[in-house]
Amino acid sequence: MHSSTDQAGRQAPPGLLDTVSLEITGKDVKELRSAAAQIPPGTRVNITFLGNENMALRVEAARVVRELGFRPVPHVSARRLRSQEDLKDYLAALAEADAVEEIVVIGGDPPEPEGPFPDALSVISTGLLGAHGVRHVNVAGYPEGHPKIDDDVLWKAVEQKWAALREQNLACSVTTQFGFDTGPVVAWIEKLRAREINSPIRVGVPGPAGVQRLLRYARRFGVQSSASVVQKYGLSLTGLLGTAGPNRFVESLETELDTDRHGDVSLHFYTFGGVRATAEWIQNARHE
Ligand SMILES: NC(=O)C1=CN([C@@H]2O[C@H](COP(=O)(O)OP(=O)(O)OC[C@H]3O[C@@H](n4cnc5c(N)ncnc54)[C@H](O)[C@@H]3O)[C@@H](O)[C@H]2O)C=CC1
Ligand SMILES: Nc1nc(=O)c2c([nH]1)NC[C@@H]1CN(c3ccc(C(=O)N[C@@H](CCC(=O)O)C(=O)O)cc3)CN21
Repeated sequence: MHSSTDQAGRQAPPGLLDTVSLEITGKDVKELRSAAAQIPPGTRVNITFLGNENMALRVEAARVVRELGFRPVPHVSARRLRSQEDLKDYLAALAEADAVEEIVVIGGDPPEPEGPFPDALSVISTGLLGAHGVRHVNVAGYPEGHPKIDDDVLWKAVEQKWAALREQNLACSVTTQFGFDTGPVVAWIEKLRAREINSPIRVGVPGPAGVQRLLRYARRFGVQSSASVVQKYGLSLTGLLGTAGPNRFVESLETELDTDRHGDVSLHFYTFGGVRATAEWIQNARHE
């Protein structure tokens, strides 16, 4: 899977697999440590903001990610913050752990906000991010839409977040929800570019994992997993005990993307409890 010019003279993206990012939860740090030698130094490692993990665990995970020579990208979930103090304390603790330079700001799943921040924009608009040393903010993208949020609301939110970050001189990237089908991803990238949002895009993809686990997460997050989609991906519904990696997804994306039209696009791996398996999959895919 190397970048090359194909017969049509189309420039495939240089190394969709060259600079990938990973996503872990606070609990995955132990496995990250033991798999560290298989992950290139400087790799971005996102730390998901789960409802069942606390601030201390997230901050400690970010600290370890930095210690291991990677770039921590901690998540801030707007709707899970109880107060402005909560946000300040979290940012200050991340700064202390040398883990505040790049973050993700996300709305979050609680149906009602647990504090004063209903969405990512309200966190960005506090001005607290830059003041605590944040330089780069990732926002979410949904190539297949979101089960609870209308498409026009999502697009407006991306535009507003992008504009607010520019105004504050903060760099912006867009990280997408994982999926099994490249069709909606490419179409969505084209819509984003048509809005003249030229930020780097990290396309979310699951690391190799058991079929049942992947389908469970897909259902939980409203990700398309129809029979035809999962078949194309290489998931066998009859072999529920099997494991599936994103081989075909990545190959399709490499064929369908064109740097001139689609800009800076890389891959973001949701490891779903399989940090080592994901690191090994990436290593192997790079050498194919
Ligand atoms: N892609 C990912 O990896 C993750 C996604 N999420 C999802 O983030 C969603 C939205 O976050 P962003 O894209 O950052 O949007 P956002 O924070 O920019 O908000 C966009 C619009 O959607 C509304 N909204 C946000 N969360 C909502 C919710 N849970 N229920 C109903 N309306 C909501 C907001 O009020 C706003 O109008 C959350 O609902 C959650 O499903 C959460 C964690 C990780
Ligand atoms: N709408 C939405 N909300 C999210 O919270 C979310 C997404 N989308 N998209 C994908 C990311 C990645 N997410 C996750 C969520 C849970 C684990 C996880 O490891 N959870 C369990 C592990 C065991 C299990 O699944 O049985 C845990 O220990 O909490 C990993 C990534 C959450 N994320």
